[in-house]
Amino acid sequence: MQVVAPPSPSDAARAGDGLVLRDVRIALGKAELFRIGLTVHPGEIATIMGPSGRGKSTLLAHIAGFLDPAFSASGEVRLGGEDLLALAPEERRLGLMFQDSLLFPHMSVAGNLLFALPQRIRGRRRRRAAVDEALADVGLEGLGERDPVTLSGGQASRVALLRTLLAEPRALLLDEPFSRLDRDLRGQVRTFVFERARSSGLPTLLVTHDHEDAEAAGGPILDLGE
Ligand SMILES: Nc1ncnc2c1ncn2[C@@H]1O[C@H](COP(=O)(O)OP(=O)(O)OP(=O)(O)O)[C@@H](O)[C@H]1O
Repeated sequence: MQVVAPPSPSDAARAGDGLVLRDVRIALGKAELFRIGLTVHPGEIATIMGPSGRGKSTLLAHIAGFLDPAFSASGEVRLGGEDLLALAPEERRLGLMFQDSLLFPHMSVAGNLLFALPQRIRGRRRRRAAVDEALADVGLEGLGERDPVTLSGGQASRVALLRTLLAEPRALLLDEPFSRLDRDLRGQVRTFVFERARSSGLPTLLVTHDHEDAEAAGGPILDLGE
């Protein structure tokens, strides 16, 4: 397993349109949780590993802009050469996926996806056609009217990823997205999510404690250790 050293300034410059973490330090009170550097190139899936409580989710929360005030953070996070931390959280345009699919239960599957679709796609019919096409594209043709609670775990994961991608994010942050799935399904959904993440051409940061996830991701692995 490869453990990644902090990127050098030249690495950061080359990864102009990737996600670059430089000397990111997160502390809880006076205790430092970790200090890391990592470059995630477009179309690459980098993995942050470590046991429960090590601070993996906290790192994603920091990047996305919802770090709990109990923590403090320093260092640089750049996306496409831009200082991400200087942007308001809602301007960062990051696609998040968690271990729960977190689909809105009061909306149909199509409603969840329409909500994510950018406003520049106009017209009710055109918007609905875009959603139906996206569903068909992931093998969920005709499920638009379904209530999300009636979906299987694997179907819900696909819809959650679709929703994330339809919003046209600039990077993907995946926090243990397969951990609620049983073993057989886990492999299938993992293949599906990783293929989509790579073909989207976005830099993807995956948080997991599962070695198989990390190996399958195929990108750099940063192990936060014990
Ligand atoms: N609001 C908070 N105040 C104080 N401590 C917190 C708070 N939120 C989280 N922690 C602690 O910070 C540490 C990091 O939590 P975090 O959820 O990032 O870990 P993790 O590596 O993602 O773990 P898991 O795999 O279980 O999700 C944990 O020890 C957790 O108990």
